[in-house]
Amino acid sequence: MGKGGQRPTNMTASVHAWSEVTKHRNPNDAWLVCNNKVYDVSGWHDHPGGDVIFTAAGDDATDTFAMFHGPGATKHLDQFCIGTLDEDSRKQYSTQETKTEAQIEFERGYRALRLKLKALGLFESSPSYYAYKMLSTLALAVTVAAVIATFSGRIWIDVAARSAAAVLLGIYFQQCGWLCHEILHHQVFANRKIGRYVGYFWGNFAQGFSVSWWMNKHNTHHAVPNVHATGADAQNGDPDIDTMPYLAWSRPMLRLANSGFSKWMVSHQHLMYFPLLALARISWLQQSIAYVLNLDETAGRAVKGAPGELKPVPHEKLELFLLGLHYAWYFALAAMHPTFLDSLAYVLITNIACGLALATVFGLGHNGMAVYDAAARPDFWKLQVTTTRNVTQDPLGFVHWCDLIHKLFITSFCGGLDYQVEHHLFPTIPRHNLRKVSEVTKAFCAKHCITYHHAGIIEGNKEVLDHLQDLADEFVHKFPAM
Ligand code: HEM
Repeated sequence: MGKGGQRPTNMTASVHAWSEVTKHRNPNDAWLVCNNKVYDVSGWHDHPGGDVIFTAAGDDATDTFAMFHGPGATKHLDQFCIGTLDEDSRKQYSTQETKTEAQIEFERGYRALRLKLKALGLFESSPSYYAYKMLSTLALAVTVAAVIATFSGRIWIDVAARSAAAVLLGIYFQQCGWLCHEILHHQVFANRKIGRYVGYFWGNFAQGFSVSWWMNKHNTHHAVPNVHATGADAQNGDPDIDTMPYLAWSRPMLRLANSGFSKWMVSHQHLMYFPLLALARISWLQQSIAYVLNLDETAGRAVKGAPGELKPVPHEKLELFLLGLHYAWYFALAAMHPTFLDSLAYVLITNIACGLALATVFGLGHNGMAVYDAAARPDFWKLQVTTTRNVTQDPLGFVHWCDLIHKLFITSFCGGLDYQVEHHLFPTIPRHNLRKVSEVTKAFCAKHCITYHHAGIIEGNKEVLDHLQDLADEFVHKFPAM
């Protein structure tokens, strides 16, 4: 068992064939490869990063390991080592898992590119950039509070000003989301502990999400973007495409539309996409609360593959306290409205504005791109690039204004996720450096004939809706009664 420390030392001398490694692919029997060494992490639910580790079971985790860990993590590897990988066995293994020369070349190049970007200082964050981002984001909240306090009457100008303030609060929540995202990817603070606590401020207090719930979900998404789990009890699927019974992103997902409600939703999914995005924040808040209060075993605390076992919430009391403070200030602003209906409108508008602003960007990043089955997913690099879309043009197509618009609007609105490909390949690179990284990445992908997809905001959303409609049409064709 891979709980660390109790393994006979001679096991590190064993040589394992690739075909053997791929057999150990579930949480209770999990082997993985890092830099040609084989590790047995079976049942290691105490892994500090959580059960995301099992997404790599039976696979090569070299690049995933490099992507997630700080320099201190390598010293923990030895206790799990059970031998080395027979490299030739991987080349000879004649299924889709065989690595071609081109793949090996790309992998080498990707690792060299990572070192080159490090040497260029592109992993370093700019304190002044993030100080500006944090202060300007807080200024949005202060402006909202001032507007609500000033325009407190019932005449049309008061109603219009408060509605605009509610939309602005939604955008403030979106901006907090981006900051929290960057902080928890360790783009901002080199010290991960400090980053975690600052993350609680922006996630729990400022925005209303549980940071631990979000990290579980988001790290898994990064490990296996647009990947279906191999089974209901597996720990190897992307939670971000786990959208049934509402939306199906692939043919296998269509088969999960069993109830009358789900069949209706899926057959109209291209029409329901934006209305569902509008409700996304409400769903995230509900899942966050269910997670920290332990109300729902499926809200990120249950260990798939080990039913019944619930993992503790890290810093549970702090999470609860900061969430309580969040709702206190949020509802204090609601109470400043003249009538109950005005307060209700404020709650609805802020949530809808934030849901649309955040989820549209998430959707642009991956929806409508390649979707893989966990058992047949490609290598790290191909998985990350082919499941991801960049937003690289301005919405109106004024190419000459592209640079300016990008700086002023798109990169702020998308929180740097307009460079989603670069973010997925190098998640710890700060937002302000992604533009430089994109030049190199684009050339690198072209050299290795890898599709590097980008589209404008409107074009990208059209791709998402077309993809949903194609699947809906296919579904209706099979079940004409829908
Ligand atoms: C034997 C293999 C592994 C060992 C010994 C290990 C060890 C650790 C340690 C010590 C940490 C905390 C320190 C740090 O963040 O650097 C950590 C965090 C983490 N690990 Fe692993 N890990 C392994 C494999 C994996 C794999 C395969 C994945 C992903 C598929 C993964 C994902 C993570 C994540 C997401 C974190 C949290 C990073 C954060 O705080 O943002 N680990 N791991």
